[in-house]
Amino acid sequence: MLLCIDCGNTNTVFSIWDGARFLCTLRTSTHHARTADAYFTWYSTLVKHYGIDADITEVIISSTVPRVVWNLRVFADRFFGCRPLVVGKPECRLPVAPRVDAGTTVGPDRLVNTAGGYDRHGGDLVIVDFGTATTFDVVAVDGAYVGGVIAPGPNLSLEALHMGAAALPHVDITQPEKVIGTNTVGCIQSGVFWGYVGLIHGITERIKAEYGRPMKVIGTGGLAPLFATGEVLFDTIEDDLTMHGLTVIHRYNKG
Ligand SMILES: Nc1ncnc2c1ncn2[C@@H]1O[C@H](COP(=O)(O)OP(=O)(O)OP(=O)(O)O)[C@@H](O)[C@H]1O
Ligand SMILES: CC(C)(CO)[C@@H](O)C(=O)NCCC(=O)O
Ligand SMILES: [K+]
Repeated sequence: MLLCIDCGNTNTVFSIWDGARFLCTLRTSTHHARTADAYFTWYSTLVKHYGIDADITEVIISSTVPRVVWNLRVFADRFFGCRPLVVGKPECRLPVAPRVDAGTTVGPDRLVNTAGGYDRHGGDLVIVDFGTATTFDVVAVDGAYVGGVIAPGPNLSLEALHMGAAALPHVDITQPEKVIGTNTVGCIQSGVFWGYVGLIHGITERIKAEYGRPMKVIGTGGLAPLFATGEVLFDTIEDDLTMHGLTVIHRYNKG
């Protein structure tokens, strides 16, 4: 079985792929100092809790945090006796090479989303991923990542307001009833929620106009469903797109 690992700047997600479906999805916060032994203690406890009988023989990793990769390599080697595929490393081939400025490194999560989106939908896509950052990935007709947009994520924006303004509390994101807030929390929620609705709508429309062909818009990441209410911003929402992309890249490399 294949263990897929997606390390974001905030959260790290493990998912076990049995060749047909994901048996479970485990989530922890991302910490570069977490050791291979600590990963295994956490992993084996949860796998046992869910009653999963998983014989992991292969591991694939996508990490936006370079420093965590070393401990995850030790984890794969020590507990599963395998050398993981690491997206973005030269030995991990991509189905289609990205077309970006020379010398540019594309985030591995964006390359993985590209592969997963193209496998499911074909090309001419905008993939909007709500992680620590909100990214827009443009996938061409041949499946190449050809660029996109990086904006601060909703939670990061809320955190920045709290950190930068003495009188503003930490607020959790939610869809406010009204646009005109009548208290501080309501005003902040409105600014970030409706601000993001405008950002998603405005950027996807501008991408489509610049791209010049019909495009499908796919939402993914933890906060995508929050923005699925009301205004139609996405053609589809797929919360497992990154994990699916990892299985696609693994299959491509292993034949
Ligand atoms: N309604 C909600 N309100 C607040 N947070 C939410 C809500 N729904 C999901 N989340 C948060 O979304 C996050 C899951 O998003 P995801 O894993 O895509 O990105 P992330 O972990 O924030 O970023 P990264 O992938 O960059 O580490 C979780 O941390 C979860 O707490
Ligand atoms: C933009 C993030 C932080 C989103 O997770 C990640 O994809 C990343 O670190 N990217 C590197 C730069 C780029 O993708 O162009
Ligand atoms: K993510």
